[in-house]
Amino acid sequence: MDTPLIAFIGAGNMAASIVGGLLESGYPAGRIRAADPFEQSLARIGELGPVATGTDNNAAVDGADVIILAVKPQIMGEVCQALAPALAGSGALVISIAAGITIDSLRGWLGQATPIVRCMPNTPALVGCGATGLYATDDVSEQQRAHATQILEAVGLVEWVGAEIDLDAVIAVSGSGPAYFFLFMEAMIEHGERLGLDRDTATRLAQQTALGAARMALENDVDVVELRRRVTSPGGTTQAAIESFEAAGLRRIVQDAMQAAVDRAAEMAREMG
Ligand SMILES: NC(=O)C1=CN([C@@H]2O[C@H](COP(=O)(O)OP(=O)(O)OC[C@H]3O[C@@H](n4cnc5c(N)ncnc54)[C@H](OP(=O)(O)O)[C@@H]3O)[C@@H](O)[C@H]2O)C=CC1
Ligand SMILES: O=C(O)[C@@H]1CCC=N1
Repeated sequence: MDTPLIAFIGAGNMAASIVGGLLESGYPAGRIRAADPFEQSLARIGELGPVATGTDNNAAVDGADVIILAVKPQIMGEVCQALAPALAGSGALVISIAAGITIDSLRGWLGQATPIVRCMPNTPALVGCGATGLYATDDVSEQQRAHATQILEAVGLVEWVGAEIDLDAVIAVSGSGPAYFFLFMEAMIEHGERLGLDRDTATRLAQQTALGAARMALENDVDVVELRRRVTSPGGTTQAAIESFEAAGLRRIVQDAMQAAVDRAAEMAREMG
């Protein structure tokens, strides 16, 4: 596999996660550029490895094979319109990681002939445990799809979806998902403290439990319902806790939260498209 020259436009949290993961996987720093007006973001990316950084988006995309648009959805239109002349006719693949920005909008700003992959990664990319859903239009070549797979696979799991709308479901499951688990851990740590543990001990126990549960779910050929049953001794402590969750409507709470993420993605597409 060749090593496409990648230009990140926007060097914030998500770009840093992907760059960090790419470097960790052995991707050559000399094939990565990052542009951002915020010097502090560039410095943070620079600390990850010797990637080329600068404040000029047009300079960053010059000669690049893959452009990764990693700015906030709110400024995507402005950023794309400013890049359009530099990208016109270049044939470079544009990968957008923005939530709620449709391919129609991106083409409207960048030009109808631009090959575009829309994807939804997540921040665990930073530790090589990302999960990314991708969607490409028909005019994206096989080699460009392979480049998108190569880049995102360097930082974790890659799942191509068959329709652009499926990316909203990906947002609800894995794009926003890390925050759900962090919130759950936060609540466990807080209450562990109230129950008498010191914060560091409660934190270490919650962290290791999350890791252990995730690894069991991944590495066992047993579904999560059965894994849960195996922790739940009849009449024991886990049963008491699970019954409390169910009585409080945990499944509905999760469903409502995921639907709120999907609804917000649709709303963002209307507001920013
Ligand atoms: N965070 C996450 O978990 C995920 C985020 N995403 C998507 O990734 C994208 C980026 O999110 P995130 O990394 O969290 O956001 P950040 O705000 O951390 O990063 C965006 C970066 O873009 C910079 N920027 C602002 N204006 C420009 C410009 N004109 N040209 C180049 N860079 C510019 C910002 O600088 P400044 O701070 O100075 O404005 C900032 O450093 C969003 O579209 C989001 O939807 C997708 C999946 C997961
Ligand atoms: O919260 C957001 O809008 C972005 C997209 C998914 C995760 N973070």
